[in-house]
Amino acid sequence: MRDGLKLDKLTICKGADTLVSVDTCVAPGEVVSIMGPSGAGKSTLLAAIIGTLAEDFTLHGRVLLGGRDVTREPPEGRRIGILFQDDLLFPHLSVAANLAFGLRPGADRKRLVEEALAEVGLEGFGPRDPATLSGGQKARVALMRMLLSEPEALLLDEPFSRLDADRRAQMRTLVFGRARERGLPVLLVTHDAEDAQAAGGRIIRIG
Ligand SMILES: Nc1ncnc2c1ncn2[C@@H]1O[C@H](COP(=O)(O)OP(=O)(O)OP(=O)(O)O)[C@@H](O)[C@H]1O
Repeated sequence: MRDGLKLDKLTICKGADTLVSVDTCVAPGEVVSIMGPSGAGKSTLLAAIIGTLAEDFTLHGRVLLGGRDVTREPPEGRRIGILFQDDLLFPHLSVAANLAFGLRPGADRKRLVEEALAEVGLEGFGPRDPATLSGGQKARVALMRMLLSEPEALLLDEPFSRLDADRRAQMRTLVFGRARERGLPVLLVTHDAEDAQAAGGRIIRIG
């Protein structure tokens, strides 16, 4: 994607108060960290970008994805992947069915699911019930599910914070590497200076 993710004077207000105002462009393959105190509006900013902002807020400015204005598009029309700290897998679906959930129609489901599992060291886990996975394993499946949906940008809301140091480093390498390979712009909300440093790029401080 050539133009990346542009937040054009994107401003979120609650009544007369401005909660967050950001004016920036995240280039394809670039990871920009968002840091700020609790309650500063980091998660609310991500909600505005994916189109799920609560009605208590008003939004000004624009979100442009690959040069396309998506500000008023419904969330499913935006093709933005998001990963949360406590991302839940669908409990009634197997690991493989969770991974296949976001695949485009006509995709080679079996091959893509197997490749995704192999990529995160979970070969043979396809038939498993997600409840039988560790936290780190669930996080890897959630990450691959997001990537398989072929998003045009990634938003990560503290996705590594429940993982131990080794897993955290592995997940960062995987997700940042994928983003670079595919030229995806990434916004990473984190409280952790190490995450921001590993992202190697700019930090936007809010609040
Ligand atoms: N649906 C909502 N309706 C009204 N106010 C909300 C809503 N969601 C969040 N808020 C308020 O908006 C502010 C920003 O919340 P947000 O969750 O974006 O902060 P944050 O920076 O992500 O915090 P944390 O680091 O603790 O996750 C807070 O004051 C919060 O109480």
